[in-house]
Amino acid sequence: MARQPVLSVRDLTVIYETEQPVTAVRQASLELGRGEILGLAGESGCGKTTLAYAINRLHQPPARIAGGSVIFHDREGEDIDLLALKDEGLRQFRWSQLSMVFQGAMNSLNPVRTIGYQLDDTLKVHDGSLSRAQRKERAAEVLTRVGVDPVRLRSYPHELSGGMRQRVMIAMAMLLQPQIMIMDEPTTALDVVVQREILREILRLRDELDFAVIFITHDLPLLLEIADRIAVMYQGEIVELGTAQQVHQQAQHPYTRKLLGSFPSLTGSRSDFVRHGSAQERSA
Ligand SMILES: Nc1ncnc2c1ncn2[C@@H]1O[C@H](COP(=O)(O)OP(=O)(O)OP(=O)(O)O)[C@@H](O)[C@H]1O
Repeated sequence: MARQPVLSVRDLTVIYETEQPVTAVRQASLELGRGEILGLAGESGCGKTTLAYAINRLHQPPARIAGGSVIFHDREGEDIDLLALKDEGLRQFRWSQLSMVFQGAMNSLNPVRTIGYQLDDTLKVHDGSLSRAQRKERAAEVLTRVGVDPVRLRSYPHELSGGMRQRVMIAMAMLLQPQIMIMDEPTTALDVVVQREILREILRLRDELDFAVIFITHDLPLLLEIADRIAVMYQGEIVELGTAQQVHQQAQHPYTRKLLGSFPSLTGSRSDFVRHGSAQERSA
């Protein structure tokens, strides 16, 4: 891989210790490059969300990481073993280095606080050195980046549309300029036009700010458009990992071929309407 790695996941295994234990992620390995968009696809229940939570140590019992390693490679050249981080280290790491946006994340905004208050609070908790004016400026800037007018800082969540609230959550995830963003079905609850707009924005921001994205979705055609590389999960294992083009044209695993075949649209020529204008145009 030409890019410097920002995250290395090796042989990660996650088990739900229920009466009949379920190995939801089995020896998953992947490397995420700096500024790369890595798509993670696979049918419902294959382990995508479990993998995402475990990478960020957000998994809850009965889930248990039974093996493997997750290493974050800092810009400064330091390697951080995420599975060894203790509470305070983890708290500092999350949001500032690696942030997450979940499906329906828009509903996790606090209904009784303004958008401005919630952005300000996150900044205050993570960066005590900023003045009130600097925090306000940063909050306005980050909203502008995701296409929300900063006057909305004064709005309450219920005053915004679903698409706008999801943009606010993406702004929140970008607030501390993390090096990695994990997005788990971030736009599936939204209508297609809004989805496209938000995705375009994410691509543009990636080009501008060079953060890496792990983008999780069932929507393989979408990943073929936006991702640099795609990992396909099947029953807890990563069975395919390649460039979007390799996955589309030379899928190795029978499950990937089956998955591709289940999207009739893939037999037609997909236009570049999302990628259009991106610095990462697929050239080959
Ligand atoms: N709390 C839990 N207890 C026991 N098993 C669980 C729990 N949560 C998830 N699982 C199991 O782990 C496996 C992986 O689930 P996971 O939610 O990670 O899949 P997914 O690919 O993200 O699915 P979806 O696309 O529907 O979100 C599934 O077999 C699921 O039934």
